[in-house]
Amino acid sequence: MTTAVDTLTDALTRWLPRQRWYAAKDRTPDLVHVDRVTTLLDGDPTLLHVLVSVDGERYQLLLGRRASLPAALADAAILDTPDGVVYAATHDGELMSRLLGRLHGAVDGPVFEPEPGARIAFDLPARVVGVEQSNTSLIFGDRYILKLFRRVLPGAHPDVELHRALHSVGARHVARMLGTITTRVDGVPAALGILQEFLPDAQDGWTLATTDRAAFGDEATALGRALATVHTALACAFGPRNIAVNDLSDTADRLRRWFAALADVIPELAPHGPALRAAYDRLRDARGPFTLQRVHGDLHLGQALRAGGRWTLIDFEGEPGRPLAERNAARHPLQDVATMLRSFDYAAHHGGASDTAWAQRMRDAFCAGYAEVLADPRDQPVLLHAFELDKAVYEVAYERAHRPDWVGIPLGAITRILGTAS
Ligand SMILES: Nc1ncnc2c1ncn2[C@@H]1O[C@H](COP(=O)(O)OP(=O)(O)O)[C@@H](O)[C@H]1O
Ligand SMILES: O=P(O)(O)O[C@H]1O[C@H](CO)[C@@H](O[C@H]2O[C@H](CO)[C@@H](O)[C@H](O)[C@H]2O)[C@H](O)[C@H]1O
Repeated sequence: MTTAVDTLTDALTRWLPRQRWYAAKDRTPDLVHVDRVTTLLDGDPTLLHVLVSVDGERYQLLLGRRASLPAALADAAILDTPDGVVYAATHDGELMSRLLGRLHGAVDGPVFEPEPGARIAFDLPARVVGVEQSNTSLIFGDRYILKLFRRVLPGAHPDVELHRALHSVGARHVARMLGTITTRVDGVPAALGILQEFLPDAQDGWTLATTDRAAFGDEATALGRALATVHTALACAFGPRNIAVNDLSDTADRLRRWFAALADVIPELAPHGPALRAAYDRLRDARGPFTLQRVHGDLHLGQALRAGGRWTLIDFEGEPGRPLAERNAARHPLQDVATMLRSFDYAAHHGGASDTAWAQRMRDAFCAGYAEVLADPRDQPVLLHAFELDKAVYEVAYERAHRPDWVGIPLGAITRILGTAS
């Protein structure tokens, strides 16, 4: 492909802010540097794997080029360079169906490796998942789903590490892991993607809860049971790395630090400082023993799929807005419970509604399901309040960056939770 790296760099500077997965999309990047281009297919069509640094953060891209563009290519997918049109190849089904079979052999390039015992069929028809989220996912022949991590971070990737560990203990309520795409950056291994079994006809919890709130009660109980089952499996899989503590003062300190960092840049948070710090201090005073362990880390209704009469939890990546070391750390498991409770609040306020009674019923139903397997989360109100507040603080930052119209949901929750916590 003849596109020179500097014309690609200019085009990317204009194109990146238009991509949903680009974290700082509210502004044009200052410094874009193309770090590595691996040619996966040469000629017509051409398929390139590109590592690019944007203001110091590394991302991966798949770029395509052909004599005639694929039909119905979204405007946002097109990168107009002076050397011709290049496009986000994830929107080109034919190119993507050839992707997995091309990921081998390039020195330092991306490599696909099946998990032990997994037999992968290549060249299946491919399509991109409609909704772009933090990452980009591709479905192959309704059999596999490949998530391409947009941010490339050296070191152990929680989605890969946790799915592999859960698989090793035969965990239920998770999708089978089939393979990974990895590479080396700066001499360190980095995960680029995870291939898993695709659950056809799955409906995610957010869609189910917001389409028919009335019918969701039993589902919430089953979801609570599923989470407690996954927590049990994670505790078992990472047993030697679980941490017994007598108090949660380190956790309280971490929540305080996180709030302080965000309150410096988000003026709406500052007035809540004293009450939030008091809630985190109550967490510090709670007496254990407690066990910290690996957890999901970003559980919400969109991360739970209902398929084949059961819940499957997906996306064990942790919150994309937090550093990898934090996301890989042992946590109190009620953190996952609290983030799901936040999700019921979101669903209750979705589309201008304000059904807080429904959110309360779902909280009770979910906690009751969890309590069928592990201790009842409602017996730890101080922990739940602190973790819900921490998540709501994160959500304020998330919504400001991605969906400013939604920022009222977490801000309203902070006020409400603080009003009931004292
Ligand atoms: N195993 C699966 N089977 C069916 N659909 C899935 C599966 N895993 C993910 N999905 C779908 O793909 C979407 C994106 O997956 P997710 O892991 O949440 O990616 P992201 O990190 O981009 O949010 C999900 O919302 C879900 O609809
Ligand atoms: O799914 P991701 O891993 O990309 O998670 C991020 O995006 C989520 C939104 O898609 C965000 O979740 C927030 O909004 C949800 C409704 O869309 C709601 O159910 C969640 O409770 C709320 O936190 C998540 O925080 C963010 O990390």
